[in-house]
Amino acid sequence: MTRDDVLAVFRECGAMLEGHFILSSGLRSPVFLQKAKVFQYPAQTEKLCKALAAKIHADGFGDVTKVVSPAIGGIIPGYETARHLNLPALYTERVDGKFELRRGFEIAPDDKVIVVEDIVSTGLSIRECVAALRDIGANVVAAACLIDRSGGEADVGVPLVSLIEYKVPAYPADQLPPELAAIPAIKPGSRGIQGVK
Ligand SMILES: O=P(O)(O)OC[C@H]1O[C@H](OP(=O)(O)OP(=O)(O)O)[C@H](O)[C@@H]1O
Ligand SMILES: O=C(O)c1cc(=O)[nH]c(=O)[nH]1
Ligand SMILES: [Mg+2]
Repeated sequence: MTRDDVLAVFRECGAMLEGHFILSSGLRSPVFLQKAKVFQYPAQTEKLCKALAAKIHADGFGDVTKVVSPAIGGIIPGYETARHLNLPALYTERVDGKFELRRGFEIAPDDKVIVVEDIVSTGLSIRECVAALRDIGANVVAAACLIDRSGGEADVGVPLVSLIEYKVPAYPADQLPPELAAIPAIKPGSRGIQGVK
């Protein structure tokens, strides 16, 4: 898939949002890629993740043995990419804000893990996921995402395979351009929202 093909899928699914968004990192942006609107369509998700799996092979990580994704956004693309790599798909989820591998998922010392994420902005979520996996002894060799909106600038601590790069502006909350400050901010993602008690 070309860069234009990938962006066209996001546009056609209504996933390219404009407004004032609070990102997972706390940064603010006039653009939000609402991947969930793409992932509601299995055929579109398959196309993107099949292409990502091919890129993971092409970039030299075809010998990975497990896919792990940071919940919630990473779960569907992680599963679908794993399907095309013929690998198990696991995920980490936040417990009191910190990623943990739960649900009986196991990673062996000889497993080579790739973290598959939906969108990268600052790379913070991948770094947190990698740290949680390394804490339990996992060998994380790479990460992958559908869209890297840092345009290749984010450092996730391991090599990053992105299906495409798409640079989008993001600002600290106290440095907003006036046109953004004029719009009420919304936070679409799951980091920091209250869970079930
Ligand atoms: O590179 P970063 O700066 O970490 O930003 C990208 C992260 O933000 C989103 O997750 P979010 O925490 O908003 O929740 P979600 O997974 O439920 O969408 C997205 O799924 C990535 O995990
Ligand atoms: O940085 C984020 O939180 C983020 C940006 C984006 O465009 N899409 C998304 O799901 N998360
Ligand atoms: Mg996420």
